[in-house]
Amino acid sequence: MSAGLATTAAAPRPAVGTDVRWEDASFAVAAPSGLVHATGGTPLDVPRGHEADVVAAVREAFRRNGSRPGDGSLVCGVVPFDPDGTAELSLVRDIVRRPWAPPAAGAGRTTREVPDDPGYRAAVAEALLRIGAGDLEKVVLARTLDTPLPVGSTVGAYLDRLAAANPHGWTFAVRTAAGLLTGASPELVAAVDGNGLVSHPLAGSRPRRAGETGPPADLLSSTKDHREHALVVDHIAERLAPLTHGLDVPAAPVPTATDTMWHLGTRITGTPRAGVGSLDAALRIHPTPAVSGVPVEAALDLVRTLEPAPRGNYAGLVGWTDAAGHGEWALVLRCALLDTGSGSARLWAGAGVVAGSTPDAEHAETAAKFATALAALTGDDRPTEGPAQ
Ligand SMILES: C=C(O[C@@H]1C=C(C(=O)O)C=C[C@H]1O)C(=O)O
Repeated sequence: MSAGLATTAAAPRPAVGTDVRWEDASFAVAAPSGLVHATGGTPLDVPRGHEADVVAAVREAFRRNGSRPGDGSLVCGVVPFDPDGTAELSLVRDIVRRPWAPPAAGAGRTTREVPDDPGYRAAVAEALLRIGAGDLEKVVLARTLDTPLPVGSTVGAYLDRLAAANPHGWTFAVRTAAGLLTGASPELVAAVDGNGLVSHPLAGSRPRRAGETGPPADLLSSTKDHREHALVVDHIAERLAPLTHGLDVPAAPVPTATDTMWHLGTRITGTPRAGVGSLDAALRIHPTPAVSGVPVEAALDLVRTLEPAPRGNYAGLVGWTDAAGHGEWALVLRCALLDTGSGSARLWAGAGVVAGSTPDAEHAETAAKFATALAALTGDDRPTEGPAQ
């Protein structure tokens, strides 16, 4: 038997509630809008790439199943970062949906992981040269951190801690080909319900210091971060305009907090045109410049060149849609891919590089972003690295 969260003898606590457990889910998202917990499901045969084909595959799955809006069936899963990749989506019928409130956070033990990654700083420096040469305006560069799973805890307890520390986000656990993909995303790419469409991009960030209740003044006054943010909002507004009526794009961002970060955020709303569902909108935007860059194609090329390995589902989409198109798709961020066989977790974190960025600040930003999953894995109440002292 290997060490790790899923293999300990500790009795699993009820995780997302007394009726369902994280451990039993093929897909689960706990968010302010409620809990979606599914077991089992039929994988969709989704063609690689091409947003229209993905949407068609989802429609076909609903059609074959005889699904009707309101009958409770959902398609859920993940869409990878790379537009040429293959989405892992399933039609699920065994679903629990209900309101959800985060469990109380528990105390735990402390461990520390500090990656020494001069290579990341070098990649940021290379990206700055490319930006300076006029090849592109922004690129988001990510790095990974492998850490052993702590012994003596359970997947359910970890996800409870993650959800408790991130009550305003989307805490997810999805069984994928590569392992159990978990995380607490702060970023909504697209949601559609009876009230309309919402997209809430985040870009321009600072680590959040322990106990800090208001955003740092240097984020609010940073022209670099506001420019970085505007690049994302402009792109999303342009992509959503043909899909919506009356798109409302606030002129200025509002600071948004996670457990470890401050972000500039803009809540974009509109009324979807007939036939436009949450997945149509999310795929039209994906991969947003919040996780790729501007122009998107140039940024994707640079990401493929400068990052050592493909991102897989990191910076992809996680979410669900019903047959009417109502659903929510968040970015796969602040995530950990659990390999309970080897007893290890892989974490990803990235940061947007624009003119004026520095390798040190971007490295510190990624360290702070790792802290969301690390703190929940190790049971720390507060992250042990990242936010400046
Ligand atoms: C890329 C990540 O986060 C994204 C990048 C941000 C930024 O560069 O300011 C902010 C939020 C996310 O859109 C990540 O968490 O790994």
